[in-house]
Amino acid sequence: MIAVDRGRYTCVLAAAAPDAPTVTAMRARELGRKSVVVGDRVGLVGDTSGVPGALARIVRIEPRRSVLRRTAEDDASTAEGRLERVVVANADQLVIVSALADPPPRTGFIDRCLVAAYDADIEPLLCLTKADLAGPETVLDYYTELELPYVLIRPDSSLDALRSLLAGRVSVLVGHSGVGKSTLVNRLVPEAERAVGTVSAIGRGRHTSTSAVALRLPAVAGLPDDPGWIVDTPGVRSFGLAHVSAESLLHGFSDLVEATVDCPANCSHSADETECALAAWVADGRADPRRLASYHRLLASRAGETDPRGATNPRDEPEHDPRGRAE
Ligand SMILES: Nc1nc2c(ncn2[C@@H]2O[C@H](COP(=O)(O)OP(=O)(O)OP(=O)(O)O)[C@@H](O)[C@H]2O)c(=O)[nH]1
Ligand SMILES: [Zn+2]
Repeated sequence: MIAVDRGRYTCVLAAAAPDAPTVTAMRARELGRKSVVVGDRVGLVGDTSGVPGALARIVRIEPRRSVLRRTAEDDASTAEGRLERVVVANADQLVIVSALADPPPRTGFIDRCLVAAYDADIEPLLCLTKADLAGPETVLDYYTELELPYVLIRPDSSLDALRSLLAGRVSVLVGHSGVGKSTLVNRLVPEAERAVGTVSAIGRGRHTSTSAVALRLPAVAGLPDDPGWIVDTPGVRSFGLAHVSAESLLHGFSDLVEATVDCPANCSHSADETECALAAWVADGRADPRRLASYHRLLASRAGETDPRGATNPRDEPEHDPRGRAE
């Protein structure tokens, strides 16, 4: 399933040619309350011809090999914090799009995405845009210990490196407003605008959609046979992490996790744990203190504390868009 708009699901048949018509479907009653999300592999019955006006029915959702989730907020004790949504099913890669300038990179946002990727069991890829405006050194320095894969994008640069990292996989793109995500999507899939327009037309004339849409990447000479798919997530500005356990949160910080073998039993690893081994780990220069500070901010945010130390870092302010819709 590649797009949904007001109860109408757009599907592509497995192994269909890239130019084959899409199939429009509705949910069958037997699905019960199970939600169908972009990326789901589904069983269809009825008219799957794809001719105008044809309507199929989704009768089955195949088991998902990965599930990318978000909550509206971080704090699970609030109603919003309990509102958990599946953003995309069966993705292989989370492409974190961040500008190097205008707007400046927000490592707090990137750290949050890394946790979401770990929780979803999908690979992260850092996509640094506007490389014509600033160098990547500061951002890359922050992630030295992680060996995070990354690509640099400038307006005139070839996208071959990115395309080869997207080939054969389903990649979800996330990023803040203004980072150049739409520009990138349009460069990767020049027909994207038209494809999205077609989908929206099914939903009675609405042309901008806030739900996720999967776009098939075009075949490019010299690259592998299957160019892959990207999933654009216009309504998802960030990931509330209320659904992520403290344990998974820590695993999003793979540069810190090793230190905690020396923590006392039941250590919460929060900033006020005096015996926590993380402080010594950072003091020994084995991880970046800014990463520990970021981890502590996320922990505090999940506990419902807006700001543990009274100092506000505008780059790492809580980021959520309550209007964002994942489905
Ligand atoms: N200098 C420079 N500007 C860029 C680059 N990519 C995009 N821009 C500009 O950045 C601005 C924002 O780009 P968009 O593609 O609209 O950003 P977006 O992330 O999709 O933001 P929304 O449309 O708000 O979701 C536009 O004015 C683009 O022309 C780049 O690589 N370098
Ligand atoms: Zn600890």
